Amino acid sequence: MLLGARTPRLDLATTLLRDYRPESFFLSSPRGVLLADDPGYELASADAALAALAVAGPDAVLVGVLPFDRTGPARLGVSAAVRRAEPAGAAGFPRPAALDGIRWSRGEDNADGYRAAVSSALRRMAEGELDKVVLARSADLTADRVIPVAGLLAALAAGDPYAYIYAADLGDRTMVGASPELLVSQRNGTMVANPLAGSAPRDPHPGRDGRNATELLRSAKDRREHKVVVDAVADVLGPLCRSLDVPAEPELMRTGAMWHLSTRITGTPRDGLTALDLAQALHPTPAVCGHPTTLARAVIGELETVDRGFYSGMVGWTDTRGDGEWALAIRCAEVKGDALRLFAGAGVVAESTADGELAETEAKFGTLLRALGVAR
Ligand SMILES: C=C(O[C@H]1C=CC=C(C(=O)O)[C@@H]1O)C(=O)O
Repeated sequence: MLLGARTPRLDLATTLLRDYRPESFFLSSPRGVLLADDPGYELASADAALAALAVAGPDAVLVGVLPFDRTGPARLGVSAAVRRAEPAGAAGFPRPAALDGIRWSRGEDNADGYRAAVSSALRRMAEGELDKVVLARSADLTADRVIPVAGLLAALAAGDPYAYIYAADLGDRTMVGASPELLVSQRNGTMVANPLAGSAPRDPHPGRDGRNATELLRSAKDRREHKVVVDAVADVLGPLCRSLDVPAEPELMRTGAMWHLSTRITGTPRDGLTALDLAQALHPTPAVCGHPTTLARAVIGELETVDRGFYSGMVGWTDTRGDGEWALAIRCAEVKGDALRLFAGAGVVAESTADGELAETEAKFGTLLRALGVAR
């Protein structure tokens, strides 16, 4: 399935990856690859970007990233210079050599502060009201040279060809990631949302890996954490769709580093809604924030020591027909010169432990660490 129907010519996925430049926007999804050579990123809100798209030519595409904080400035652009390709598929992207030989040192990683924040959140939960809150942390790495962003993007693409692999220019730094989570997509009148929540690490040993997966599928804690997200997503989408199908049971989904509980919700959106409208209505879901949303956001503001910025926001595109894809901007890093900041969060529910959620964030860092060659 292609990203859009108007494309006059298709490039190869590997060509688009090779043509990525620091000023570009790149997104590879299971449905196709998109490269906007230089989208400008001058539009700071979804409304401004949708207004610009409405008066642009038929081939224009709105691309970019929106931050976790809905009131913060976005990095969006509308561009007609967008190239697309079929998904790289099972053949995948070739593993680049660009990161070979780099030596990394790990700096501040907020581990103690993170444990303390989870413990405080658990006390708040015991007092009632708060069902779930996603708490995030960051970890800093320094390379012995300027980090080749295109090489990192290529390594992420080679590691997880079915993920949402993205790179966006944030001005003084670049955001790069491999997200497993589709917030929402719309194509030819069909909407798909694929909330994830509930996680276990992958294990290089096949027996242990299988056990991690089965235990996750059976875990009452993870199923509850997952259901909070599915219910919230279905509540938002219900009034926006003419029909909505919400499977009763979650499935397993895997990335190179993690197992997740996954529910694929499909529907027919009401007329006139763009993919970005749907994404805006959903954001922030309890996969990155919590439940109840307003309380969870306040607890995040109070307890988190990390400035989320664009981490746990959304990344994607929307075209002039309203079709598009928006993924959660997770499993990512911000890169500036020789410095790289990793971000990861984990859903805290009453059954959580501080050590357990810390370990989960560490496992989630694994997506980037594996691409960098720092972890298996
Ligand atoms: C917030 C993140 O993951 C979310 C997506 C999948 C599973 C999650 C979890 O089990 O906590 C999180 O909700 C992250 O990777 O930083």
